[in-house]
Amino acid sequence: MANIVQFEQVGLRYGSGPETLSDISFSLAPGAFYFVTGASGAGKTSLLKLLYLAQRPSRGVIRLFGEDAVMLPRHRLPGFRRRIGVVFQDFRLVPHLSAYENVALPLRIAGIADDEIDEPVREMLAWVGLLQRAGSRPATLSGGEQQRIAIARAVIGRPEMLVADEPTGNVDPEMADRLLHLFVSLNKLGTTVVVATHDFHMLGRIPDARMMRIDKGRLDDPTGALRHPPRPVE
Ligand SMILES: Nc1ncnc2c1ncn2[C@@H]1O[C@H](COP(=O)(O)OP(=O)(O)OP(=O)(O)O)[C@@H](O)[C@H]1O
Repeated sequence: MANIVQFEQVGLRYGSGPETLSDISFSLAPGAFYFVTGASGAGKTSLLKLLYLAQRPSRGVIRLFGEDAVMLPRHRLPGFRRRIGVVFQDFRLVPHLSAYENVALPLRIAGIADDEIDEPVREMLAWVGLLQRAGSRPATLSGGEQQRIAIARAVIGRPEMLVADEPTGNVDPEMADRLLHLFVSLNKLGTTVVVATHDFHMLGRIPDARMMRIDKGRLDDPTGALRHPPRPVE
């Protein structure tokens, strides 16, 4: 099957500063599991932003789901974004909605009928261990709880691609394992998963995962080939 994502010589510059990402070339196979690693400030979040179309590159080619994502007309962006589940580093929950409604949001946006929403939302809340907090607003949840709601929201619509930025940064090791298991389950259903992480433990948990390591804005293998098995990050 064709690659779900292809980057060719992509560069990203914020404003008039130096390039944050340079000469990034790689492709992602559908249904595979990827880790993006690298030191703080190396450009992991920036790479993910390009992947989920929050940022346009300054140069290069990005193909997503077989189409040119750089030249994509603005009105087609929402349709593309709906195919991608995103776990943001800062969660970005909707503050005036309950945990339940935050998780339900992708289904509501997709036009799923009310009576078909309750069961999957409860199931997902139970998965992340927060069914009893269904009615709580994000501000009343801990950082780790908000992160779990953000993950539930990202996966509930079974996106074609899941992009997660440090998704276990605020939870204990037991919950991190549980969340990782959730990603693996989704991956087994066919979702391509891309996780940026510093977490060594997490890297070792998925033997089939492939790894992209960014070093100062460049993929450390200039051919863009992906490594397996993962090697430790400094
Ligand atoms: N919106 C922005 N405007 C200007 N510079 C930015 C912006 N976002 C990121 N940068 C810069 O780009 C570089 C890479 O940042 P990025 O957040 O992608 O790194 P990271 O690898 O995800 O880091 P961390 O692991 O600390 O989250 C940093 O030098 C950062 O200061």
